[in-house]
Amino acid sequence: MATLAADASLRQAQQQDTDIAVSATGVAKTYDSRIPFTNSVDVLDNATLEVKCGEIVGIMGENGSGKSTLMQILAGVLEHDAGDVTRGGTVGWCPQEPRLYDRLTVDETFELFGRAYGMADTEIEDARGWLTDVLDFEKFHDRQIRNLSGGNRQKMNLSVALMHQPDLLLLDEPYTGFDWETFLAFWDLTEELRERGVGVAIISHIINERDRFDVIYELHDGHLHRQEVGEDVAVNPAPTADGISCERTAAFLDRDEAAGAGQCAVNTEGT
Ligand SMILES: Nc1ncnc2c1ncn2[C@@H]1O[C@H](COP(=O)(O)OP(=O)(O)OP(=O)(O)O)[C@@H](O)[C@H]1O
Repeated sequence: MATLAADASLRQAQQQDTDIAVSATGVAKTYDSRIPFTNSVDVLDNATLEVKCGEIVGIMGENGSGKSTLMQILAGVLEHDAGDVTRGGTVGWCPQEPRLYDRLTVDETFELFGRAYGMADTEIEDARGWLTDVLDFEKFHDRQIRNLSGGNRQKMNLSVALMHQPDLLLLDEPYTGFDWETFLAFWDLTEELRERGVGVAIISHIINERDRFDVIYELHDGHLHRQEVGEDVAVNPAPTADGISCERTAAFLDRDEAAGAGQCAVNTEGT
């Protein structure tokens, strides 16, 4: 009987583990100054956050509060000084600054990143067709990145983060330069990914979007303050409502490392 109870509790614990796309506990980060007589920058102090599979989480906070730093740590591309970060599967990360290759065309960019992710040719082609259709930039397929408009470059950047269908999506102000139709298409796509079990974290400055999130973390003085959406909590400090304008790009983690940790159940049917 005791064994059955222990088995049940183990199964429950394992079930709970597989629900987590990423968790961060007690994370601290200071940028040390390499220049004499200049100060180091304390950014994160005991920051704790959780993104479940099938959840859309917003990360807000004033300029310079440390949102991009936190997201880089969650993505695994920046070292942290203290605390733990656990990822439940593969990661797609859209950093704030563009990291694409200007001389490659859209098609070549899909091919380059697809191969880096270890995707088969047919998977790359399917992803290219899916994302250029949903984000409406298929007619630029043979245009070099440097000759794309800012909004279309942003679509490419977002596509690179999405194309390998990661279990966790980390988006740092992902809709820079999007027109209204693309902005709505972005949110339709995000909802679709949520339904498939992807955990999504989005850095956003747009206060009107708050209802689109399941949970919002407000970053202030290095700490994360969690708010369930619907809670009547004053936002402190007030986010800057800078409209639909931001920046973003795409990169990828070491696929083997991320794939080895894969646990989220992602339904990829129909893509
Ligand atoms: N590589 C670095 N070296 C030193 N300081 C840095 C570095 N990167 C960021 N910082 C500093 O860390 C703090 C947090 O920066 P971060 O980019 O994470 O903020 P943010 O909340 O994303 O800002 P924004 O809303 O303007 O994009 C800022 O004071 C910034 O100047």
